[in-house]
Amino acid sequence: MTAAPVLVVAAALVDDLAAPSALLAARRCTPAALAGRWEFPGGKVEPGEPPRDALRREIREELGVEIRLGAELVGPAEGAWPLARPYVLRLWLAAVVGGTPRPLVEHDELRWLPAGRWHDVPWLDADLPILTALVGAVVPR
Ligand SMILES: Nc1nc2c([nH]c(=O)n2[C@H]2C[C@H](O)[C@@H](COP(=O)(O)OP(=O)(O)OP(=O)(O)O)O2)c(=O)[nH]1
Repeated sequence: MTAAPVLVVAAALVDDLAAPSALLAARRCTPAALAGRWEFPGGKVEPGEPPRDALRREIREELGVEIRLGAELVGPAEGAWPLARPYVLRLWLAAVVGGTPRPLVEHDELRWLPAGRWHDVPWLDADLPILTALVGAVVPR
């Protein structure tokens, strides 16, 4: 039997929602199997919690900032992006509206990747197709 999907929500934090240039990547320090790989900050949705509320909560907990959500990057699996089972990811563009992001939990480094350099860190494997779709969706060519 296949386990039910577990929804993870994450933010593609950009410097400017109207004209994204820099993207914030977060380096995981836990668990050991994922340590050193980079990801979109976010986390699991709690039972009964609206996904957008979960995302604002996770970003507050992980980075200590308030965000404004932009468009969702809709994935191929009922709107979500497949991760390692049982996880699936929904991703929204977002901008910081209060505070300065800091790696408070789960991450040991944050980096603003400039335009054209969004692939320059070792992302989690499952994030690579998502990142490619994101580049195609938001970066002017
Ligand atoms: N946040 C996040 N998780 C991702 C990404 N890509 C990816 O494969 N994952 C995986 C890593 C984890 O195995 C899984 C769940 O994410 P998480 O560990 O951030 O969830 P969480 O903050 O709620 O974790 P916890 O408090 O329960 O420990 O999703 C991504 O870009 N962002």
